[in-house]
Amino acid sequence: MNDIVEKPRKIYVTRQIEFNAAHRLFNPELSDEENQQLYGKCSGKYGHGHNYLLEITLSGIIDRKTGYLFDLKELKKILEEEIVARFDHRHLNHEVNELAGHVPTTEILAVIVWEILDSRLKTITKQEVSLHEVIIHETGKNSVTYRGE
Ligand SMILES: Nc1nc2c(c(=O)[nH]1)N=C([C@H](O)[C@H](O)COP(=O)(O)OP(=O)(O)OP(=O)(O)O)CN2
Ligand SMILES: [Zn+2]
Repeated sequence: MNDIVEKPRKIYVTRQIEFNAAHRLFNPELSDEENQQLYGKCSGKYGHGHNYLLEITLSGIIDRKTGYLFDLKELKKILEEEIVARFDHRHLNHEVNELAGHVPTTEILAVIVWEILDSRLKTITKQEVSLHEVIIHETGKNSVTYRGE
């Protein structure tokens, strides 16, 4: 039985969060016609909205004392502070500093979410835990995965 926590085992925990946001796929370095050709209806002048669903996965070794890799209540709090507070009910082209100068595609969003969470987790002294994966579902059919590479 003790073998369960005595042997260092790599394990993964995942927490989902949601936020709603508006965006417009538009590259200001291109003409209106080029944007229309590239992004179609997603480049519409007034933007459109999504209910984003994120899956954030941490990896590391189970703590012998707690039996946790990382307390999911604590992860929930971090995600509310770092992600929901920053992105929920925002217009991604205009209201999020980290996205300034970028076309707010799901790929760009996934990398920015990674950078934000990776920095925050590095302030926590539990070195056995690291960010493993960020998945963002932009629609029920479209999703992007980033693993920090
Ligand atoms: N590689 C990417 N392609 C697209 C992205 C993206 O972020 N990365 N984003 C979009 C748009 O944001 C768009 O709003 C997605 O819309 P759409 O493809 O129409 O979404 P659905 O899956 O819900 O559409 P169906 O019409 O039901 O297929 C576009 N491309
Ligand atoms: Zn969109």
